[in-house]
Amino acid sequence: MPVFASGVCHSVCVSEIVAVREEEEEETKKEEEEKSGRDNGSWKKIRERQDKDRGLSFTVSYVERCRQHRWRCAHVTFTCPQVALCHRWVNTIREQLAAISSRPTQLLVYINPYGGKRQAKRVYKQKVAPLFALAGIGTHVIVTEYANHARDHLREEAELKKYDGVVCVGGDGMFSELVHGLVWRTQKDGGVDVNRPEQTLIACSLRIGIIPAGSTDCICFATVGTNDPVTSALHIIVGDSQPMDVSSVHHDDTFLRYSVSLLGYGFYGDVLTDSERKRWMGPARYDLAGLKMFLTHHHYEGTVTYLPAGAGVGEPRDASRCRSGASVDQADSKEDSENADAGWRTIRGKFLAINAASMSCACPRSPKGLSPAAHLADGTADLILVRKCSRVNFLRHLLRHASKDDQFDLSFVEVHRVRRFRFTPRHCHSDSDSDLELDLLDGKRQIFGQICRDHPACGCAPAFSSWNCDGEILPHTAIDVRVHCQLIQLFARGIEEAAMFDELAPACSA
Ligand SMILES: CCCCCCCCCCCCC/C=C/[C@@H](O)[C@H](CO)NC(=O)CCCCCCCCCCCCCCC
Ligand SMILES: Nc1ncnc2c1ncn2[C@@H]1O[C@H](COP(=O)(O)OP(=O)(O)OP(=O)(O)O)[C@@H](O)[C@H]1O
Ligand SMILES: [Ca+2]
Repeated sequence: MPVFASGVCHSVCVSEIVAVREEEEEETKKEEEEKSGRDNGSWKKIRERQDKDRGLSFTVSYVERCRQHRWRCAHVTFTCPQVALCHRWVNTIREQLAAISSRPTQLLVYINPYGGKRQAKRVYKQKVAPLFALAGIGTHVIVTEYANHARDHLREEAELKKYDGVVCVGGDGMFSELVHGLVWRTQKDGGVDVNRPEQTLIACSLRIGIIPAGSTDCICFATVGTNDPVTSALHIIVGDSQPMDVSSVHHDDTFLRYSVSLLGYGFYGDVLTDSERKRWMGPARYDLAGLKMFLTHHHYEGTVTYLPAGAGVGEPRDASRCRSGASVDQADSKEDSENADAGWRTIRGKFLAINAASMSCACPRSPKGLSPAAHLADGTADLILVRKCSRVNFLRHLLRHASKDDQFDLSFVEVHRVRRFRFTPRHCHSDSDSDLELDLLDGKRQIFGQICRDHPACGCAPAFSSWNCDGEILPHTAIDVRVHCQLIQLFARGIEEAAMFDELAPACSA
């Protein structure tokens, strides 16, 4: 839509218009304010201007790109020679916006007041609600009162038909609540038994929006390119869609949880366990727990079996990155994993960390992520095995997450692109070579684990870590994981190529 405003040419893509309004509407608001006695004396001046300009101008609010993948809502005012022309412009733009069926008009919003730096309520009220109002989006807002409030509300109560999407204001844990609520509800409605790992799950139709207000916010960062509430709100308003893989985690025939970002055993499991005791510290808890667990340097023994992803989905060490509209992130890259059962491979060993990343897990701590070439929606996860090594070598691996160097280019690290994997821990107290699979004795497992943790003098390190599943501790260590291709949809478009921003970025104020 190239039009002239004050002699300057502005080209605004209709799909990126947030709202359009006649200036007269603004003046009427002022008039109402005056009548209700809230205005303080500037009225005379406004009145004079109004008489001259009434109905002759309209303002378009639109998406403007700033640096580092940030979006801002910018405004441009156009003046028209005749009132009728002004009306036609406004009505035509409104009609075009209304015709974009992907835009939400009603949203269900959950705010976690205790996530991250505990700013979620303020962030929503000050930065997001005004934008939704400007775009004419109706909202039903629920401030959560306890953990799993949002999940249970979605499972049992929410009238989902009334909404075009659900939004969480919080971190990865809140996002996980929404995923669990929506996936559960969708499977229940479709008669799917979620306890069977082999079941094909039904994709969720409602999109999820994330307004970042947590501690890691890696799902927002890896799907938008930045953790910024205004940018995320604008992606919701323009009705973006980004499909995403979801991994289901089972223990035998019992469903445990879904994972969208990281499933981590060893280092990241221990970091999470330790950091949960330090929740009062906010996001810094992870750094302190990370340092502590780096110094502790525990390794864990076990067996990993996995089903390689096969051809057509690239490799974890490709130089390419998952970017907006990337061709690999299409449903046609799905492979029937059931036909590939013969391809299972097994690795036994002692590991500092076993990480499965269904997407890059990029976040401010590591802008390229745990697995930089992982894709959001290709039906695979990257399985990263960090074998027992010296502290110095592990530090080299960790440091590479925050530099340009390849964190996988180390002799003790291997990475495989997989569709499924299983893990079984090995008992620390078995002095024979037999693999005692501890999931048979879950109660004893926990007691032994605790003894080892509490009394390292027994000569062996703790036998078991825990799985960090998107920031939640799993109750079992023996797990069976399967990636479900594009099970959910987000209000996002993937990370746009940097060129989009570098060329266009104006001096946006923060
Ligand atoms: C020295 C710099 C090393 C930098 C290494 C940074 C690697 C960071 C990789 C982050 C990956 C995040 C994956 C996402 C997981 C989320 O589903 C989950 C829920 O939000 N977040 C975490 O579990 C939160 C996980 C947070 C983990 C933080 C680990 C910090 C390690 C610090 C090691 C310090 C060693 C210093 C030695 C002098
Ligand atoms: N009202 C509440 N009271 C207590 N806990 C809550 C409440 N609402 C949600 N939660 C829980 O708080 C946990 C953490 O929330 P959230 O993910 O928003 O922040 P975070 O853990 O700081 O960030 P991140 O997950 O990005 O690291 C979630 O597991 C969620 O289930
Ligand atoms: Ca993936």
